[in-house]
Order: sequence, then structure tokens, then C-alpha cells
Amino acid sequence: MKFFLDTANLEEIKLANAFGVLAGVTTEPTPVVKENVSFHDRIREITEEVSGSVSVAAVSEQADEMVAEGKVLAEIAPDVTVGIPMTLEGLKAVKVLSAWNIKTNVTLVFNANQALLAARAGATYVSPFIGRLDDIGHSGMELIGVIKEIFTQHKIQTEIIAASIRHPMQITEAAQQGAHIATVSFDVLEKLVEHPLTDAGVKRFLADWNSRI
Ligand SMILES: O=C(CO)[C@@H](O)[C@H](O)[C@H](O)[C@H](O)COP(=O)(O)O
Repeated sequence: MKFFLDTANLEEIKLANAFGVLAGVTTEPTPVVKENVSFHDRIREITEEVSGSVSVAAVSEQADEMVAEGKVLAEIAPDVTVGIPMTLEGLKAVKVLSAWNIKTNVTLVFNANQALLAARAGATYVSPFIGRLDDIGHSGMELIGVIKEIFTQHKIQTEIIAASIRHPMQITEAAQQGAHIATVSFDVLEKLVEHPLTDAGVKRFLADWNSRI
């Protein structure tokens, strides 16, 4: 399973990239607009920093508008993937964009049928939202496993992005269930590194070294 960073913050992206684990980014316009930066400039900067998919959410509701938006976004850089919501209009947009070889990430996936439809429409990625399912008493992780099983059985190439991740344990589980990618906040990414025994081990090693004769 690979890691994407779920952010629009360039500093976070640079830091995560320095860890050597960053395979892509998922982002949306709202946080960028709040930073008072040109959205397209920021996407370009992100694609220059990251080697891998940069998924950018389209903000329209009608298929033709999403397609127009996607076309403009895809012209920013070859790595741009257009984030499309899992709606009928979204599926229509995915069909057109994928016929033009523009990569798509179908978001807001909450059941296996939605994932299968998105894949069949031509989506490059599907994003089941784990945390939001858990919030309403369903199992987000179980969904990842079911989608994986269906995609494997039917030889579907669409990759599964485990999204709406809230804590480190979900990363282990998503990997076990066969997600191709987990998109995480910088906060969660940092937590993955931490373990008290690692800290204690480093401290002990340094103490031993410093107390040598
Ligand atoms: O594009 C994607 C997923 O591919 C992400 O930006 C996705 O929108 C985010 O992971 C979710 O919105 C975050 O979910 P939540 O923490 O707000 O529940």
C-alpha cells in the first residue's frame, strides 16, 4: 500500500516528501482559496514537488461542467487526477475524461456497488471514505475488503484509495484489506512513525554511547 498526503499545504507536502514515502497527494480547492493563493498555481507547485498522482477535486455538479473543469486541471500537469463525486453526473464525466486518458478519482464512495460502477465507467481510482462510514456505525474497513475482493475477482485495474482516515490503526487495517493507497493528513503520517519503545531504544543507545570510556 502506498501513501498519499491529503492536504493543499505545500510545506506539509515538502516535509512528507523528505520522508521518502510520498506517492501522491489528494486535495481540494477550499483550503487553497482560504490561503489566498491562486488555485492553479498551487496545483502546479504541488505537481513539481511530488512524483505521482495529484488528485484535485472538481467543484461542479453537472457532467459537462465537471468535464470542462477536468480538462483545464489536466492541462496543468500530466500527474493531475480529477476528483469526481460518485453521482450519475460524475459517472458521465468519468466516462468522457477517461476516454481522453485523463485520470479520475471517484470520491464519496460508501458502498461496493458505487465502487464497481465507478470502475466500469473508467475511474483510475475509487475513494471509499472509511472514517465517515465508521461515524454512522458501518465498517469502512469491511468495505475496503469487499471492493478489493470484487476488483480482484473481475480483474479490474482501478486502484482503491482508503480516504477519510482518522488514526494510525486504520492504516494497518487498510493495508491488510488490500487498499492500494491510503490518503492521510500530515498529522496521521507523523503518528505512524511514533513508538515509545523506539524512543526509549534511541535514548538508551545514545546514553550507552555517551558513557563510553
Ligand atoms: O480526494 C480525497 C480522497 O481521494 C480526499 O481529499 C478526501 O476528500 C478526504 O480524504 C476526505 O474528505 C477526508 O474526510 P474527512 O476526514 O473529512 O471525513
